[in-house]
Amino acid sequence: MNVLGDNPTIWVFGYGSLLWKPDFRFKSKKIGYIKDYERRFYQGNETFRGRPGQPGRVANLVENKGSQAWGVAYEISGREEVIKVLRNLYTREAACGGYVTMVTTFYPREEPHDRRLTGSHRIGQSSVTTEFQKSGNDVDCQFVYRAHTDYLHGIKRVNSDESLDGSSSDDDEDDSKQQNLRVTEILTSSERGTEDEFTRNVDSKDGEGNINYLMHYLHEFSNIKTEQFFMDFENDDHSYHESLSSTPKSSHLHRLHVVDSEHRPSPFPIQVLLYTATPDNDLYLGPADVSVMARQIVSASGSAGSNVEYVTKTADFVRKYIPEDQDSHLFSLDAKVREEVYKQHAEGSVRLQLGFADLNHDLYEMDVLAEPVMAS
Ligand SMILES: N[C@@H](CCC(=O)N[C@@H](CS)C(=O)NCC(=O)O)C(=O)O
Repeated sequence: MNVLGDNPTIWVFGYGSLLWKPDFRFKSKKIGYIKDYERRFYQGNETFRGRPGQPGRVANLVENKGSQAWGVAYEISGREEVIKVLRNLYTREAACGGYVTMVTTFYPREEPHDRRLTGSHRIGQSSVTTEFQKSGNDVDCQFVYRAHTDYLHGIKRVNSDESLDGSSSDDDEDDSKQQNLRVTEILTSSERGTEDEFTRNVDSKDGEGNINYLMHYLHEFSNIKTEQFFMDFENDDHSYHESLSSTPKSSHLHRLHVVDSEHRPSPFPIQVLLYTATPDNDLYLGPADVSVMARQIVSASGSAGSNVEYVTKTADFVRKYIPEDQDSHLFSLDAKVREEVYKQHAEGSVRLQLGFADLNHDLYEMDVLAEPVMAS
């Protein structure tokens, strides 16, 4: 019996390492929350972030009526992809992590267009980061498309078929929009380039390094109700692209759907799969004083890296992408871990391999390898 159906779609909710390390392909992702749970670091781990006898602490969810746990819901679709992801997560979460599976309701965050929308979507080996910033009556919409051997064909407006070469549709109704949207410039630069070295060249293609396309265009949202932009990306080898949106007409079309906030449909709740740890599993460590937990974390590392990295990258992701998430447990633990790292570094008991000389730099960006210095 084909329980999954021919073309299933599932959504997986991540709130710990799955926030910054979803090691599976996904079609789209949404930031939002689930109700009546909160994130805690009560689950022990003796594989990825700890060792037998010296467990690290990883994220789990505890029930608390009325609270919210924020995170990211990932959309995975297609029979092959869904089976692959379920197998991957069973191994990573259940077999190695002692987690159990749960299904609950996820509430996507509303994304009004006039707020900074920052997100990186992984498309195969490329990624698109979109940022919107309202400036007065205009919205400066920036796409940064980081490509590897991809090149950009151009941007077309779906409802007016206006291509970059200025040929516009004969549909008078769109005239009001024509004046509002003007592509001011399309910039590209090599990965090694700097902002100043941007050149204007849409069809540039560099088979070697990465290419950044930075397109600035301004349009007054007040006159535009719904705008869909397709960006055609073509891989050299026509390999499969993941789509940015839910229903691509073609695997090479990526849709950014931008609507005026007054007309944006409120996002619908989604049933998500998630993995959490309950007190009845052997690895469960449960609550402890934040200093005790911090010391445990600083002294633990496993096959995936230091437990410090796990905590600080989770906190950094939440700070950067989920400002609504005021998780005092996470942030107090993150602060105590950083304090403990510096203290033990000063005492010489923890070796830090810092990516930056500047100690005030964000720990996450320092690729801290806070592993205990083995007693000589
Ligand atoms: N299920 C949580 C926690 C996931 C998690 O941390 N799982 C551990 C398994 S113990 C893991 O995969 N760690 C990989 C790593 O630490 O890099 C989430 O949604 O983020």
